[in-house]
Amino acid sequence: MRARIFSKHPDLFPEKIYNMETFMWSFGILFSRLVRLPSMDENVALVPWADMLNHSSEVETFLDYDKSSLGIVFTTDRSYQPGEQVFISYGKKSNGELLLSYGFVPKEGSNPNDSVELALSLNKSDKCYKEKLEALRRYNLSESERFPLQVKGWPVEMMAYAYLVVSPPSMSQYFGEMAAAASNKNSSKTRISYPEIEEETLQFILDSCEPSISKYTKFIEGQGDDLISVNAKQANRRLLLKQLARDLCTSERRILYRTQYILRRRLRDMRGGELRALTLFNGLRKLFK
Ligand SMILES: C[S@@+](CC[C@H](N)C(=O)[O-])C[C@H]1O[C@@H](n2cnc3c(N)ncnc32)[C@H](O)[C@@H]1O
Repeated sequence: MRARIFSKHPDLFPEKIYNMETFMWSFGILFSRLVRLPSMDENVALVPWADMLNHSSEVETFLDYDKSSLGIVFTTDRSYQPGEQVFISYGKKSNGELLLSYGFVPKEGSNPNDSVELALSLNKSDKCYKEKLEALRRYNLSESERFPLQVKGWPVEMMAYAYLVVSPPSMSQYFGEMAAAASNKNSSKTRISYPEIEEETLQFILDSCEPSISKYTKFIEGQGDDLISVNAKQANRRLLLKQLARDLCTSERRILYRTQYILRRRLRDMRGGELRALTLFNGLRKLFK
């Protein structure tokens, strides 16, 4: 654009105004302020008073053009007292998405839509590696996939993928069914379940959280003042960016910790159940000896 238009017409586009810095500023302003109006074919608009509203993940709000009053109407799910801050929802977005689009990270634990991706991979030394990979490829999946975790749980697709990773050769007849469920392309969309490998599957997901947790911890704890800043403005900006990165990592690690907590509890219940059944069985055996 600069070579094709701006530099050819310096009188219309003086470099002092049309430069990279001002472009980035305008881009940021536009994308952090524009709103989508459903009743105007989802067209986007700048709405001067509405762009003063900050985001909260706890409110459900609607902003739209109202044909009868020929104006923009803002509807909230609660009443407000004079002087109280009114919030809008920028959408059900994760903290990472909010940081990328709007430049902030919500307070820790305040965003129920926050999510983090967990990578699961086939084990290269698995006897059935080739068969499993073939099954995955049939559904456009590969030997390593990422799934979104939230504090409230994980997707059924991730459980299906994990079943496939841990399943023994004796379960090869189910590989296709597992891959289909992992890709969410199984027509019935039913939750698949294999009780015989449930425990191993949960343990596999639990172990897969570890490398991500250590990476986050290393990043959060290892952030010293290593960068030399040219001036105070630059130093402040770096500090702000570092703090945002730290906040994001802390919120994503929190979801991984929560996932591990749920998994550990389930495993403990399962193992406790198995132990009770074994004790009962041994007791009965002694009784009938
Ligand atoms: C549409 S504007 C909202 C009004 C803005 N606070 C202002 O004073 O002009 C969007 C920007 O507000 C800030 N913002 C909105 N919600 C926020 C929140 N919950 N926490 C921190 N900053 C927020 C972010 O900088 C975002 O890019």
